[in-house]
Amino acid sequence: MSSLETSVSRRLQSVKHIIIVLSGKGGVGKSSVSTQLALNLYRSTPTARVGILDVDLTGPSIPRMLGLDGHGVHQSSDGWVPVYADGAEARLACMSVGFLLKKKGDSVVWRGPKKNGMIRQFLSDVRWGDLDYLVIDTPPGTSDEHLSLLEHMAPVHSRLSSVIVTTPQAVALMDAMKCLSFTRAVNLPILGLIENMSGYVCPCCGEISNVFSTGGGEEMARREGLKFLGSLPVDTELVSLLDASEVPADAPTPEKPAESFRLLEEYSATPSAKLFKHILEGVAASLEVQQAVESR
Ligand SMILES: Nc1ncnc2c1ncn2[C@@H]1O[C@H](COP(=O)(O)OP(=O)(O)OP(=O)(O)O)[C@@H](O)[C@H]1O
Ligand code: SF4
Repeated sequence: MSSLETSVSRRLQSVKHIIIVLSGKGGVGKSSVSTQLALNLYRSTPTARVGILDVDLTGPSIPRMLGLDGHGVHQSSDGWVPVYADGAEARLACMSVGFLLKKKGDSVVWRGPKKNGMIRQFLSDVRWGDLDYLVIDTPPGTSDEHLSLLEHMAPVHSRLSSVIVTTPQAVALMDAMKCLSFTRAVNLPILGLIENMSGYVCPCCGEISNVFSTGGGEEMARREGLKFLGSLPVDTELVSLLDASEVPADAPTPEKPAESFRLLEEYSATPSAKLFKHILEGVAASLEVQQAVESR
């Protein structure tokens, strides 16, 4: 084993499941689905420990969605300490390139080798500790970042799986098909497909109307023999939580952790939270099947 593989194995040895979230097209809601998946897994039991790693290097949005914008990474003698979105409870850990940027809105303009180096560092240096789930938010498409990620995680391949996010429109579905062929080419198990922005939740009465086409993701899943995990409509209550960035006055430290809990406190009242319960059941069922196959 190379020294990198040894470090990745050591860092991820106590992580039970690693779920990579993919989308063919940009802007279909991959980061919001990653955030909701992490949040729902975190809430699935009072002791669940969850990590979320944002490797969308050029557009890191997980810190903003978790209300952690403005936080920095704490370097300990044993590697990078993630930022905890639930403060002192320390069960919802987050790491993102967004924590390394000098100020909010700065962009990362890096060539391939530097991006690859960052991914290596995320996988080999972050002190995740024991985790039940690590959710990884990736850039749209299937780029060098995806290949680096999978290559470096080869020692833990048996614990990897993926979720594909698409919107119902034909262009997004075509790109989701490319994503699917990528997962097949690299032998990455797929837990299922989620159709995001499928219909619109009326903020007045809660009724879901199908303003644009819907059902394209479900149809693709059926055709390709994938599990359809469920649909999520355009939800204005969710956006107001995800897009409301709360910048804390002081950067947190392990002794004085993050204290912006708005998403954690208010998410369960959104229409998306109710619909995500069904998606989570599907994810849990697929993980069980995957585990049974692996243990044969
Ligand atoms: N179901 C939804 N209802 C309403 N708004 C949503 C929904 N899903 C995502 N959004 C919003 O759409 C925007 C894009 O979502 P998000 O950043 O999750 O997409 P992405 O696929 O990760 O984008 P990128 O290509 O930049 O990685 C965000 O403002 C997000 O809050
Ligand atoms: S009934 Fe129709 S128009 Fe009236 S609030 Fe609900 S969705 Fe909007």
